[in-house]
Amino acid sequence: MPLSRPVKHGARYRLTWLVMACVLPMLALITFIVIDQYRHDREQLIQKSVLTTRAMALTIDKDLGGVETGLHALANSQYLKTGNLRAFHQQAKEVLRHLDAGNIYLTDANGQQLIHTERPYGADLPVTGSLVTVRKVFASGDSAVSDLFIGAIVRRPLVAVVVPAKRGDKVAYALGATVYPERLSATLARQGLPPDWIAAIYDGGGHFITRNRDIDKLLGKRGSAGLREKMASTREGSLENRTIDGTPVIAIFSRSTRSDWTIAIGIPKAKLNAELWRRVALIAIVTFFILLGTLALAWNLGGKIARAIHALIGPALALGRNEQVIVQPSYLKETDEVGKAIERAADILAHTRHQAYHDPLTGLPNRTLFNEIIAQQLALCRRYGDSMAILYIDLDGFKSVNDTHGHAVGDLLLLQVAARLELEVRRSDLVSRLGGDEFATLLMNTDRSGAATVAEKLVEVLSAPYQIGSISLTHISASIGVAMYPEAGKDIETLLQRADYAMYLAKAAGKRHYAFAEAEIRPDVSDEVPEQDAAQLAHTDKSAY
Ligand SMILES: Nc1nc2c(ncn2[C@@H]2O[C@H](COP(=O)(O)OP(=O)(O)OP(=O)(O)O)[C@@H](O)[C@H]2O)c(=O)[nH]1
Repeated sequence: MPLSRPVKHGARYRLTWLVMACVLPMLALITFIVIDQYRHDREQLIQKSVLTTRAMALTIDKDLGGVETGLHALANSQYLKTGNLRAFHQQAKEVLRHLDAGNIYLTDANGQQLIHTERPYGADLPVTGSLVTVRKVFASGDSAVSDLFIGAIVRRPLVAVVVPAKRGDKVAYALGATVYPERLSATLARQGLPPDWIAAIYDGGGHFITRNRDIDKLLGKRGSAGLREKMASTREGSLENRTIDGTPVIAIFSRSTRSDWTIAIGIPKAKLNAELWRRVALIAIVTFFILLGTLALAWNLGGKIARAIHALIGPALALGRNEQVIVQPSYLKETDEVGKAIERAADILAHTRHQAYHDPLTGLPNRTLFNEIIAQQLALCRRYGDSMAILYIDLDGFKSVNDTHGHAVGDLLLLQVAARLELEVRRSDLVSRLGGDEFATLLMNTDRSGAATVAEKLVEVLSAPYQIGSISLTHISASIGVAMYPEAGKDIETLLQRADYAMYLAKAAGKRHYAFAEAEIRPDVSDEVPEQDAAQLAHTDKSAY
C-alpha cells in the first residue's frame, strides 16, 4: 500500500495556528474567570439582598410595634376597666390622632365590634373582618397582626394590629388598630431599592398586602406558587422564580418576627444576565480584535518569512546551473545566513571548477577543458562548415633545464612559454597546457596556410632565448604538430592523435620544426616514428615554409 505523504503547510498557516493556539485558550480562561466572577457576584448579591429583606422586615415590625405600643397603652384605659365605653370611644379617637393607623376598634370574644372610631358611639356595628385574629388574641392572650381582610365598616382591604385588653388574667376585649396597605407601600418605597427590582409584602396566607408595582391589580391576590411553597418551608431564603406576572426573577425573602408576613424582593434575571452578557460580549469583542490584530500580524510575518525563503530558490537554482549567484539582503537573519552560505558554496564551486579545468602552474586551461572546448568548436565547425587547426606544441630540451637549474627554474620557464603563447595567438584562439612541457593551441576559422603561419611564428617565438633571473637559456626550442579540421580528421580523438603524431614527426625531423598531420599517415601506438613518415614530413615542411 503506498504511504500517503504528509501534508506540508507554509509559514503563514503555521503562524496562524500558533496565534489561535495562544489566543483561544486565553479566551477560554478569561471566559471561565468572568463566569466564575459572575456567579460569585450573584451569590454576594443574594446574600446582601437577604440582609435587605431582613432589614425591611424589621422596619415593618418597628412600624407595627409603634401601633401595638399605642394600643397597649389604650388597653389599660380606666374607662375600659370601668366599662365606660362612651368615654373610651372618645379616648380612642384622641389616641388615633397620634397613632399612625386607620381606625381603632374594640370587639368582644365573638368579634362583635363595640366601638369603632369611624362610627359614632352607640351606632350599630358589624362583626369585625379580623375575626380570626381577634379569636387568636383571645385564645393566646397575646397581641397579633392580622392577614389582609376587608374592613367590615370601611369596606376596603386592610390589616390590623390587635392587642388584648385584660381584666385580671382574662382577656375581656380585643383592641385593634387598622393599617392601610398604602402606608406599607410608602415604607417599601423608602427602602431605595433599584427601580427594576420588585418588592412585595405577603401576609401569612401568601396574599399581596403591598407591592411596588401593579398593586392595584394584585392586592389581596396570592403570590406565585413557587415562592409560597418556599416561604412555607423556611423563614428566609432565595429561589429562582417567576413572579405572578411571569417575570423570571431571583426571589429573596425574609419573614417578619412580629407577624406572619413575608417581605420579598425579586431581582429580574434579565438584568443579572444582561450584566453577564455585557461582560462576555466585551471579552468577545476585545478578543476578536486581538485575534484579528495578531492574525494580521502573523499573516504579514508569515508572508515576509515565506518571501525571504522563496527568494533563496533563485540563487540555489543558479548555483546548480553554475550561473552567477545573486542573493539580495532579506527580512530574516537566518535567510541572510543561508544566502551567504549559497554565495560561499558558489565561490567554492567556482574555485573547484577552475581547479578542475585549469593548470595550477600557468593558469591556462588544462587538457580536460581544452578537450571540452574543442568538442564545442567542432560542433560549430560542422554546422557552419568552418575549418580550424589544432597545434600540438612540445618544448625541445626542457628536461635539461630541470636537470641543470632545478625544477623551480623549469617552472619559471614554463610560465614564460605560456606568456609567449598567449601573446602570439588571437584572443579568440585558445591556449592550453596539456601537461609537462606540452602545450596546445586551437585556432578558430583558420585554413592550412594560416595555421602554417602561426605554427612557424610560434616555433620561432618559443625558440628565442629565455632569461630567468641571471640564467640565460638559449637552447630551448619548440616542435609543433598541426592537425587541420576537416582534412586531418573529423572527430576530436583523431584530430588530437594526429596532431600529437605530427609533433613527433616534427621532433623526428630534427626538432624546432612544425609538421602537418596528414590523413593517410596513421599514428602508431608506439613512440617510434617510422623513417618513411619522418622523410615525408621533412619534405612537407619544406614546402610549407
Ligand atoms: N619544472 C617542471 N618540470 C616538469 C613539469 N612537468 C613535467 N616536467 C618535466 O618536464 C620534462 C619533460 O620531458 P621531455 O619532454 O622528455 O623533455 P625534453 O628535454 O623537452 O625532451 P624532448 O621533448 O625530447 O625534447 C620531464 O623531465 C618532466 O619531469 C612541471 O610542471 N615543471
